[in-house]
Parts: sequence; structure tokens; C-alpha cells
Amino acid sequence: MTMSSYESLTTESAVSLVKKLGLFAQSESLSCQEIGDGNLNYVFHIIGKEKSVIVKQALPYAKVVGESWPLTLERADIENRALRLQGKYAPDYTPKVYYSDKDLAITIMEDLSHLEIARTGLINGEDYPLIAEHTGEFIARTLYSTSDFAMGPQEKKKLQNTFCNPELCDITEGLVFTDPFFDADTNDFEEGLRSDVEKIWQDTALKLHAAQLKRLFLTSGDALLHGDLHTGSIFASARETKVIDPEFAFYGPFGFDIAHFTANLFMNALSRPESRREPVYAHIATVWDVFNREFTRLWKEDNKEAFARTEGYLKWLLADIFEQATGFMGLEMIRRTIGLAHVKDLDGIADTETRLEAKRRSLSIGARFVKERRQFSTADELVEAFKEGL
Ligand SMILES: Nc1ncnc2c1ncn2[C@@H]1O[C@H](COP(=O)(O)OP(=O)(O)O)[C@@H](O)[C@H]1O
Ligand SMILES: CSC[C@H]1O[C@H](OP(=O)(O)O)[C@H](O)[C@@H]1O
Repeated sequence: MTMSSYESLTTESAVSLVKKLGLFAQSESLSCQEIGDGNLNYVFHIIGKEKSVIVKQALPYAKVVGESWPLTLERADIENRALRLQGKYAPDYTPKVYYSDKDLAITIMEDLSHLEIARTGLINGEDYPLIAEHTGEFIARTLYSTSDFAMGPQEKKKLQNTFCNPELCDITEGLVFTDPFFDADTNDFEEGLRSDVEKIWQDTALKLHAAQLKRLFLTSGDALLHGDLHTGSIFASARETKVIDPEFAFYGPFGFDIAHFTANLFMNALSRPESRREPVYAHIATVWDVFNREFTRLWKEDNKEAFARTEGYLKWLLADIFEQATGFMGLEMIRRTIGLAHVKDLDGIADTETRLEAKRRSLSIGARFVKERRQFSTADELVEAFKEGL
């Protein structure tokens, strides 16, 4: 359904819109605040007497940089369609979508303000006992259900065609896979890290691995990914988990989403005192256990692939996903430390020497995960390697 051509919303026009759509009575007094703290979009929080909604609107440029970085409004439609599919396959972990308008580039969805953005909670010492179990189920279900195995190649290719997302993929290809390995303008790092960063730029072995992983991202079309599944894209409480913000969704490699979730957990661990790291390590083991278990369950329950029961195929695939994810994880740790988009877990460490040391660890452990990804086969081994790197 389309209301009008694009105009950027204000708190007043957002309120008029939700009333015009019949989501609230014309006479109701509503409060509205723009609460977006992400890099790209406006997020309006509208509260009435008995209910509240979120109106998310894409801007024709990247908010974090400004109008000099134009960005397609199509991303709002991608996000809306990805949310609806994720809601189909993982309803417990996805906000409900009430309305969307492609021309206005908006999605109106469930207000999740009773939960907390997991990155913020984790920084403040929350552990969220179920977050890894829920996120593992979310990733396995959304990925498996949109893959060749569940859909069959014809249906999958038709869906794949509708999730091309070239401009948002270009951001990831640049910011995650390329720029941190060169002296690129987008990079942003503390001067105290310069010698560590220059070592990365000169590390031809690391660059070759980054190139191989980039190629995997460019060419694999395993499943519909969330595409940006860091801890800032997850709302959580002790009991609930909801995954938001899939505007980077596209058909990519199976290992990408779980890699970003675990990389952001490792960076959170770097920001914690040693005595508070165990719950985060446990999440890394759990998300992998649950992903493998749920992917295997779905594989056995419903599989259109003739080779599905061929001995060794599933085992090989899960090992392959683990290997690629280990590499993607290392790249995410590197780019969040020296690239354009940082994480508060590391930037928020107040003491300069402690912060620089944590960032150096993020770079060296990240590089090890990238280069040695073929040598790891369990999450416990990743955690051990992380501890060795401290
Ligand atoms: N469904 C929601 N309920 C409550 N708050 C939300 C919701 N979606 C987004 N927000 C708030 O808006 C912020 C930015 O949203 P996000 O989707 O991550 O935007 P961006 O695409 O710009 O990164 C979130 O960190 C959260 O505080
Ligand atoms: C110019 S976009 C940079 C960065 O921002 C995105 O994250 P989010 O929208 O959740 O803030 C994504 O990770 C991009 O790489």
C-alpha cells in the first residue's frame, strides 16, 4: 500500500501518518520522539494511551556521514520484506510488522522498548541467559528455510532475485572486507594504533585471506542473511530476544550472520574484566551448539536435496560453515576496531592504555581467526585461542 511520494518525516508528520493509517484515533494525544542511534535511519517512537509503535524511515543518504553519501531508499523495502520472512520462519525472535510503504521508505513495527539493545546491556554487565540459544535458533531457522535445501533451487532463485541489495552489499564489501586492509579514507583509528594498523596494511598473507573471504561473500548465495547481525541489532531481556534491522539482507554465505554475532560477543569480552568473561564465552559455545542442532533438525525434517542423506554431506557442510564463519568473525573484529563503524564496547573503555590494549587484542585475535580459520573446528577452540591472545 502506498500513501504518497517520499518526504522525510518529522515527529509531527509521523504522528499524522499513524493517525491517517488508523493505527490510532484522530483525537488521541500521542507523544513522538526520534530515537534512532544507528548509522543509517530515522526511528520514531510513538506512544499513545494504550499502545505504542515504531516508525522507521530510511533517508536518501547514510545518516552517519550525511548527504555526501547518497544511499538507496530501496533498503527500507528490503528491510520490510526481510522482517516479514524472518517473522514467518522465526516469529518468536522477530518484531511484528504492522505496515510498510515502499515510496515513503517506512516500516511501522512492534515497539520493543520493554527490551534493551543487547550491546548496551552487555556493556553494562547484563548476561542475557537465553540470548545465544535464541539467536542460534533465529539464524538456523531463517537461513535453512531460505536455502536450496528447504526451498528447492527454483523457488530459492526466485526469492534470491528479489533480495539483490547491491548498494548495502557495497557498504559491507568496502567497510568490512576491503578498506581496513588499505590506507582508505573511510578508516578511523586512534593514533596510538597506527603501527598496528600499518602492520595490517603490510601483511600480504592476511590480505590474501581477506581477499578469499571477500570472494566468498561476493559469490555465495546460500541463504537469505540478516546481513548485519551484531549485538546492536538485537533487543533482549532475561527471557526474550528479538532481532531487528535486516536492511543489509541478501543471499550470501551461511557463515556470515553467526560470525558477526560471535565477533561482537568477543569484542564485548575484551571490554569486561576477566572475572566477568565466562558468560560471554558460554554464549559463543551455545550459539554454535544451537545453530548446529537446529540446522540438523531442519535438514532431517524437510530437505529437497537428493544428496541430503549421503553420508558425510551434512557433517562436511557444518564444518565448512564453521570455517568460513571463523574467518568472517576475524574480519568483523578488525573492521570494528579500525574501520568506519566502531563498537561502543571498545570505544567506551575510558582509560586510554586499557582501551588501546583491548583494541590491539581485537586486531591480533581477529587476524589469527582470519589466517588460521581452517585450524579451528569447535567454538571451545575459538575461546581457547581468544584467551591465548589476551
Ligand atoms: N522495534 C523497535 N522498538 C523499539 N526501539 C527500536 C525498534 N527498532 C529500532 N529501535 C531503536 O532505534 C535504534 C536504531 O534502530 P536500527 O534499526 O538499528 O537503525 P539503523 O538501521 O539506523 O541502524 C535502535 O538501537 C533502538 O534504540
Ligand atoms: C555507513 S554504515 C556503517 C555500518 O553501519 C551499519 O550498522 P547499523 O546500521 O546497525 O548501525 C553496518 O554495520 C555498516 O557497516
